[in-house]
Amino acid sequence: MDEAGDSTFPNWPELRRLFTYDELVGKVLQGRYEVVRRLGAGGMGVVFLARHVHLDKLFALKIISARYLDEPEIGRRFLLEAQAASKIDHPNVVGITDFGPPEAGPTFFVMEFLEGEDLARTLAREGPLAWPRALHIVAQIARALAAAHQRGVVHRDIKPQNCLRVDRDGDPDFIKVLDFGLAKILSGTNKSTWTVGGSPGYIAPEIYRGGRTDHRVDIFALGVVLHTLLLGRLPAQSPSDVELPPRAPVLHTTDLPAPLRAVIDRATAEDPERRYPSADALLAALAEARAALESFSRHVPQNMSERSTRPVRRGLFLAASLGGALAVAFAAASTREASGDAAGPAQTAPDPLARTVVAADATAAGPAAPARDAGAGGPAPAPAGALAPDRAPSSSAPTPALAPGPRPRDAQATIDPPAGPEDMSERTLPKGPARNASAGRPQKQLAPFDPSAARAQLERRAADVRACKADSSFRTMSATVRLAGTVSVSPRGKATVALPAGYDVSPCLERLVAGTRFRPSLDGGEFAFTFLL
Ligand SMILES: Nc1ncnc2c1ncn2[C@@H]1O[C@H](COP(=O)(O)OP(=O)(O)OP(=O)(O)O)[C@@H](O)[C@H]1O
Repeated sequence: MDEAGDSTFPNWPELRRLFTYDELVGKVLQGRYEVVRRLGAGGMGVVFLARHVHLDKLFALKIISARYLDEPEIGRRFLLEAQAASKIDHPNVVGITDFGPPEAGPTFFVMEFLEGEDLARTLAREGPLAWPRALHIVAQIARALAAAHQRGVVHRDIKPQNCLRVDRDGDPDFIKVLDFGLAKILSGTNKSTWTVGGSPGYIAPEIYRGGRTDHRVDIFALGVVLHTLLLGRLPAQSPSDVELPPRAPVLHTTDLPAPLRAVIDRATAEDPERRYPSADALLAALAEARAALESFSRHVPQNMSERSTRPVRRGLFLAASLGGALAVAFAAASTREASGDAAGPAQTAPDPLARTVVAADATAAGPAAPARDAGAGGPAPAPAGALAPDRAPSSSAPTPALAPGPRPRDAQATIDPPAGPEDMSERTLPKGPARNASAGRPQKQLAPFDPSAARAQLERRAADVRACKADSSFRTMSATVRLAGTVSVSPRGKATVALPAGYDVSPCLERLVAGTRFRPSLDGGEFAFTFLL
């Protein structure tokens, strides 16, 4: 048969021409799967509804995105990940039943067809979920992760969009987790904006750092999901703004009862060692939090967004939160005996409860970050001392730090005023008291170190920072990356910068700072600086 005319399977060249796979509708793939309609598309592929012509049963087909047709290695990894995921075999994990080998056309895999709604859509439609519902959903995802991790499969892209809600056995919130392992496929290639793999906001800090990662990246992401379900927004980063090193997303959790806050804080700890060591441990913590909250359910609003609309209940809410923390602490030491009866009215025992809250909070990650409010859609404003590239870092992120700071007070300098701060070389600088004395000229008093002038000087080198990004592993990341450092300037104006370890852009930034001549000052000093990459 003429290949081009084969109606049962469009061959490779034909698919290249098609580019969007819409022409597949009505065709039969591999003699078995009749493509019914397109269900949607994501970063890795396009999902179609298909009918198995022999079984007369519906399936979902995920076909590798046409943009990877020329990348056999990506196709191979796509298939390998799907094969690994097919072995998880858990009710909360989408079942993968078949594969389309690349030699017979574009790579695809076949999943059970799920009629439902992903959690992102549910959140968009309904807003934040009541805590019993959120815990029920997150517990199922934790079970799915526990099963996957046992088989050595790490999801790496846990987020609401990858969790489908289906109606199963009378439960309208039965969860099926999709896309195990697929995020890994593009990491290390130049094929994705997010070469680190994963989705902004849900990516664990160690993934950004480029170090070793393990199943605890999923624990982190699930903690973020719990936060998002309860409060309807991401705890920290937004898609257009990435902060390095990421700070523990503790900001909005202050709105939550202590048992929930403790779970989120520990799951999203910056240091993986401080997170729950396994999905099973997270599952146990979720059960304990539920038990604690149920003990105080008369006082704890079901939906966290109710809190702000019911100010008169705030006292009770806080008291219940404290009581919940107490119950969590007890649960760790004893068995499931923390009941509403045993716990009693929380607001009558302030001191022990307050101590317990400290203990519960001690499980949280690192020091509390200063208040930021980067909601799911809105980047945080640039901090003072942020060095922005020439272009705006994102459409909506204001970068006031780009405005030049105050000029140094030249009148107080002991040296002849240089042409400009960057032009000052070692030759033009005074070498020390002896040299100054031999100059025989009247010496002016050096001014104290002026951090805002030094910062402004560094801010003028935004283009150099952009060049550093272009030469680093962040080069394909369209989001603005904020890398926080501390610049130390000697009295003679020589500077060094301390940056968090592990970023390949750091040596370039260090050279940039070392190559900037700051104004000499009486004492030298240091200032915090955020490079906007
Ligand atoms: N097994 C399935 N049954 C029914 N619908 C599915 C199934 N798998 C995926 N879908 C739907 O197909 C669409 C595309 O899914 P896909 O996983 O490719 O994209 P995504 O998760 O939104 O993006 P990304 O892969 O970039 O994270 C989504 O609407 C998803 O809900």
